Amino acid sequence: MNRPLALVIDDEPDIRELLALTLGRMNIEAALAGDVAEAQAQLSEHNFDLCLTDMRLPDGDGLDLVKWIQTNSPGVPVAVITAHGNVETAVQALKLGAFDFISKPLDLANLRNVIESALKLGEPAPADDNRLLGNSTPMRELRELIERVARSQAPVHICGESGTGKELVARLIHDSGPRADGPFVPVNCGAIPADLMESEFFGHRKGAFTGAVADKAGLVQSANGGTLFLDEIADLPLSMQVKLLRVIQEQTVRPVGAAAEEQVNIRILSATHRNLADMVANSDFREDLFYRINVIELRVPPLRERGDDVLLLAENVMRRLGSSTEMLDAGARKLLCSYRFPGNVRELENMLERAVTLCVNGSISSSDLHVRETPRADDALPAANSATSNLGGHIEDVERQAIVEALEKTRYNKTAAAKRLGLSFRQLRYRIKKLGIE
Ligand SMILES: Nc1ncnc2c1ncn2[C@@H]1O[C@H](COP(=O)(O)OP(=O)(O)OP(=O)(O)O)[C@@H](O)[C@H]1O
Repeated sequence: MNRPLALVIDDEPDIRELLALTLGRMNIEAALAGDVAEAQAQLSEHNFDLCLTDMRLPDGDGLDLVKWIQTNSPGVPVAVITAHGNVETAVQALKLGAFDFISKPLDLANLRNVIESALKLGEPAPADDNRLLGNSTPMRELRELIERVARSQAPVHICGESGTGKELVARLIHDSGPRADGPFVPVNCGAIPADLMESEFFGHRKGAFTGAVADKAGLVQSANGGTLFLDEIADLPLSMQVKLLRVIQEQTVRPVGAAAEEQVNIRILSATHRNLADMVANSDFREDLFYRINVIELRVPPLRERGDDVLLLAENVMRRLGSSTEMLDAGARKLLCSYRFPGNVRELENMLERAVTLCVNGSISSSDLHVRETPRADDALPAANSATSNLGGHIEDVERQAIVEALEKTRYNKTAAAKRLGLSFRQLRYRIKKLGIE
């Protein structure tokens, strides 16, 4: 088998040497470049398995090179070498598609880990592309982002309404990245009773408390070498938030009743349907933890923003149920395309399951779908002429709709929504309360 080939870009000969030496010890061949132009020339000529680049180069910067690679050599994993403590640049590089970063001064053990992860990225991923269905622009963009963030080790926070597929996205990130062979451990933070939380997360030693009859590993330890997915992270009590922050920062855990800490190697993904930024503003969520888990944020769009994807998803659900979309008559299809789906894909699945089970003559009409709510807001605006009889009610409806829309467009960030509406934050808060908007 050929030796893997890496490209090292740094204008300092000493660092190039050191990197080449480290790679050589790992049986990886290294090509060297001193600036962006040379790097681009080499990338155009050879197929590299990995690329390590410094940030400051004589004829440009590493971020531009990361961007260039995403377009011109998209399969090549690239890691950037950043000045010590320059978190901002590192995060920018990750967002542009770098899979990881290494801080100066170079720590050789860390460097080796990064290189090993990069090489694993080249191995064929077991992920099945069809799992996150949808051809709409937001879904295509989401899939592209998943591919990019999967390569990195950075924490990703997945936000989006209930039932949009956040857990599915987390699984895809895990399956498409270098930890795919490691465990994926999903945890519903809202489902663990507060008094058991510490021992569930971190494990315990025999005799640590009544009922601890044997040593038990925690969820964090069972995710070692893989991914810990913290679903509904907003439900973590503040006391656990502090402890989790420590795990993320130090990559160590201490089981309840244990004297020593244990080292772990985990990637953290998290999700919630709530607005964490608002929770931070209200002191319900720790700001330091928020910044730690939210290095990269992925938004899973609600089903109503995915256009015709609803029919594609419906087809998939029907097939899974052993039926076909041909059962849906024209009225039912039309309703699926216009309905708001507050419960998103999960609601679609439940709705079709019920309709297939209960339908009598092999055909499903719109009334068999038992839609709970009015169609999408844009179709549901009350007609102006009907308003004359109840002007106050009409104005409230229009106001409510404008506020809900602004909130949705700003991902429920009240400050941004208020700005959009030309209201002060207080005015918006008052109106939300008055109109009973949840
Ligand atoms: N694009 C998609 N393609 C295929 N299935 C999807 C897609 N989006 C969501 N689903 C399905 O919808 C259901 C709900 O998804 P999931 O549980 O991941 O949602 P969630 O956002 O994590 O929900 P909650 O916030 O309630 O935990 C699952 O059965 C999932 O497989």
